[in-house]
Amino acid sequence: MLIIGIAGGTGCGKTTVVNQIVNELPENEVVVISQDSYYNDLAHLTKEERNLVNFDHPNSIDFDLLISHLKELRAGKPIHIPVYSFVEETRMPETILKHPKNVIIVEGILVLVNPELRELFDIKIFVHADSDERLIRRLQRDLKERGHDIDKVLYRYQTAVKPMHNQFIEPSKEFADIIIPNNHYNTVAVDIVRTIINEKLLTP
Ligand SMILES: Nc1ncnc2c1ncn2[C@@H]1O[C@H](COP(=O)(O)OP(=O)(O)O)[C@@H](O)[C@H]1O
Ligand SMILES: Nc1ccn([C@@H]2O[C@H](COP(=O)(O)O)[C@@H](O)[C@H]2O)c(=O)n1
Repeated sequence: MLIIGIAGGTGCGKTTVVNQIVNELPENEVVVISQDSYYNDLAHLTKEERNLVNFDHPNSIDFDLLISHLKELRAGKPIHIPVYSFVEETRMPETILKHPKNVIIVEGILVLVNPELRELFDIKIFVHADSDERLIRRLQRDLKERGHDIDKVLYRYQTAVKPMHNQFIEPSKEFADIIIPNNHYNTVAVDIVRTIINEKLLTP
């Protein structure tokens, strides 16, 4: 089994890179886990209280559950991944069943920050895009897909996203084995990662 961690600031293109990698691989060989699924369950807070949470701080993620799930998969056991709603800003009652596969990809802004999680990765990747590029992409995505308005996106960017990026995410780049520049679509880097995975899949 090969476990790959893919980190990088919000909007850098982690999900896009993962999809590009996975699209060309056999479906039954890869399982993708998003750190976003592991935001803490905030069902006990009101919507107004959830609005004040710093979703870019490592404490906002249930790393214990994510780590235990990875260990379960590594032991050949299935897991039930939580479902997170960005609109409700909490966990939903349902879960998604995932079975272990030869390749496991874990993506999220903070996956190289937590030392215990980092230890589980065979390959650590950091996707880089400049902060202005990331902010533009984030704005477009949050307005379209996450039900936020422009004032909320910009307020959160200034008060949580940017300071947490500088304090935690950018410094975690030093743990990466591979850094993918992604100001523009980077098919060469995606091909390289895919080649590494294919080699692993061919090795008994
Ligand atoms: N290299 C790129 N050039 C332009 N737009 C991109 C690029 N990579 C991703 N995007 C777009 O930016 C937005 C955020 O990308 P996404 O992959 O969701 O980032 P992340 O998962 O890191 O937050 C999406 O709308 C995506 O289509
Ligand atoms: N309720 C929430 C929870 C998280 N976020 C933001 O998501 C970002 C991480 O996801 P990416 O897909 O962009 O990597 C993170 O920066 C949080 O601020 C949110 O907006 N609402």
